[in-house]
Amino acid sequence: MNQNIALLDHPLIQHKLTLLRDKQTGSKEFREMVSEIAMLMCYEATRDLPLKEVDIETPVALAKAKVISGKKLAFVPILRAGLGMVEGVLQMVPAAKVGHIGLYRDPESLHPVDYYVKLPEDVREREVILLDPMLATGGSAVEAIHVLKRQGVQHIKFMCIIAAPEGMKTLTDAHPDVPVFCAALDNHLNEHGYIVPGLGDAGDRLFGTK
Ligand SMILES: O=P(O)(O)OC[C@H]1O[C@H](OP(=O)(O)OP(=O)(O)O)[C@H](O)[C@@H]1O
Ligand SMILES: O=c1cc[nH]c(=O)[nH]1
Ligand SMILES: [Mg+2]
Repeated sequence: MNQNIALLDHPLIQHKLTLLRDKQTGSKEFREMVSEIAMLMCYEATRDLPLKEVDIETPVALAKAKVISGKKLAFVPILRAGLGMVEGVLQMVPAAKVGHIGLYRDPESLHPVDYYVKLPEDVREREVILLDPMLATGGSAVEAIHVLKRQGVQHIKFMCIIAAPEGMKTLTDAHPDVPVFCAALDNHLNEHGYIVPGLGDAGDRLFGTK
């Protein structure tokens, strides 16, 4: 597999993903699982954050200890479904800022349509982790990364829960500098652009809109 792609198939993630995929799982549990998976994935996606040494005093002795240094983080969910991942990642990095990119996929052309962008003012000085549970054709992720790059963001990671091989190729061809973290690489896209086996429409299942 491309060295820029990390498949995060930890047993806890796989177990929760099975619950997500199950069509019997209702919105409440679906939301909880998306959030918990995002939290576990965030642990891996932030593994390379730089550390620096500081001097502290424990109740017992002076000590040298490590804190995160360097670039600060921003999480940017792609609306709507990416919103489901925000709570989980913020549990890992509560000080991160959160931007939003609104895109929906036109059901006929499957092309992404932009409708909202609001990013932290200092976003170009931050590392951005872009969040969307589904990478299908790749159109939405490719477009969202263009939006971030046009704002001057230089360090971007993309985190999704399920990817289709077609979308993974499109994304890594268009943005080879962006590391991708996913929990599962599924089989293919069907004629409607849905991931097979996938989990259906992530936004609708999160928000109960269908
Ligand atoms: O890789 P792609 O082919 O672009 O498809 C993936 C996109 O489709 C879904 O969003 P959708 O358009 O359903 O919008 P929603 O999140 O508002 O439901 C999903 O959350 C991704 O953003
Ligand atoms: O399978 C898919 C494809 C795109 N968007 C979804 O929510 N699910
Ligand atoms: Mg949707």
